Amino acid sequence: MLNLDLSNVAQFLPGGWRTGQEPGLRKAHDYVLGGTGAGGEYTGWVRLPADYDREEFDRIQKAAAKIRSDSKALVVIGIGGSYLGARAVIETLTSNNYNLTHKDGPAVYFAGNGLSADAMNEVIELVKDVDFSVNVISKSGTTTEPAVAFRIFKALLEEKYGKEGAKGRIYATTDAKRGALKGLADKEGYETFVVPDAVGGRYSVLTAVGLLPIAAAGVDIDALMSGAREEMELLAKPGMDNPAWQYAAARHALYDAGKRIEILAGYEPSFRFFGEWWKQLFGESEGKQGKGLFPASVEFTADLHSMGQYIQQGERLMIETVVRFDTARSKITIPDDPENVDGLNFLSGRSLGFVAEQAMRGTILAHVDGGVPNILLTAPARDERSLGGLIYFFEFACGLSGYLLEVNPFDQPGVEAYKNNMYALLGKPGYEAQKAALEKRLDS
Ligand SMILES: O=P(O)(O)OC[C@H]1O[C@](O)(CO)[C@@H](O)[C@@H]1O
Repeated sequence: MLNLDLSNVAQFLPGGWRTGQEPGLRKAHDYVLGGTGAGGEYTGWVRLPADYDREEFDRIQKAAAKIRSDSKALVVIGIGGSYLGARAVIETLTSNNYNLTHKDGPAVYFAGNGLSADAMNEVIELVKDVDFSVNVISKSGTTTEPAVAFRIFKALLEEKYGKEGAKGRIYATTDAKRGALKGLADKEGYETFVVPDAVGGRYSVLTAVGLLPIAAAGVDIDALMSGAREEMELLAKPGMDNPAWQYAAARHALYDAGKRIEILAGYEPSFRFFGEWWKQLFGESEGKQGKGLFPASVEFTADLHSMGQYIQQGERLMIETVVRFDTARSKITIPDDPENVDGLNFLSGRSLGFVAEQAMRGTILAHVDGGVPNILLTAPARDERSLGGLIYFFEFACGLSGYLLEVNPFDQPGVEAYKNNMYALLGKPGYEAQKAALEKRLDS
């Protein structure tokens, strides 16, 4: 079970900050659970850890087993919510060096999450001479980055295995009925998995979107779902002792008190992509109508030697949320050195974990002294259950937070602005007038 420690928040807030938020939270809780608030048609993730499609879950396990047996590499094509969750879970539970350290099963490469030719060519080089499969993931089926990448990797597979052979190596995760990718998958006969209508991209990691690549990397998705389910049951109970209520209340009260940035900090390098997932979750959910805490993430202690300076003494705009894993997976003991030239013998025989724990405790107090409120979230271990719980905790708290902020936590209309300009500049049919207007501005 997760443990939330808010003892370093109260000193930054006026008295009564918790109780003052209770009515808003009660309303937000009902909106999230009942799907009755703005964007309520996208609350399909709320009951997902209990109500998921068992038949599809079995197919995911089977497809993952097939990929593990016939592929040395899996190319996961998707952007935003269609890749960040899978990458976050795979790396957090294995290693940020997964492709170097994994023992069996495929290397996992992510493509279609940008438009860099160099990055794409690198993945092509890495997979072209080994047996590989592709999981293309796009809820809309029309997002440019993954669609372009899929054209390229589909052609590569067809060249290598022929059309028929390629077909058995392409897995498409998309809308059940609509979209260009669904049409293509049906036409070509790919195995398909569904992004449910009621689940938006950034809330989709516990659907086939995340589960297929995660299972292909050898992670126990049953345990991941169990952890999420336990958290779901816990958070369904309304009240100020609900940890998601407390987290949402704290960050909202701090926002009202003038804080503008929330930094998610972890002490495990493997946790870095969880921060990327979390940033999309909160950034797309809350950043609208001129509102919202800007979500940032850091990796400690590495970033204490870069961003640490700003956090300690820069603009007093931020709050810090630290995610800590209670038990380490492995241990390293610091050796004794009879000469003690580095003066570190006071640490001889101590574990590195002990040093890291003191670094974390000291950092929290230093940052609090520097005016940065601290929220500490402890998960039992860096394992499937804890991570399932963490994912659900943040999703639920994000839904509540969005409603406290009086925005729709489930839409992302702002993302269309860049897409429209890009389509116009690329000469997409129907965008002719916009193209001319944009080019005039760019040339002036
Ligand atoms: O799965 P899709 O439809 O390709 O979308 C990918 C991502 O793009 C966005 O829609 C933003 O454009 C995100 O919300 C989403 O996670």
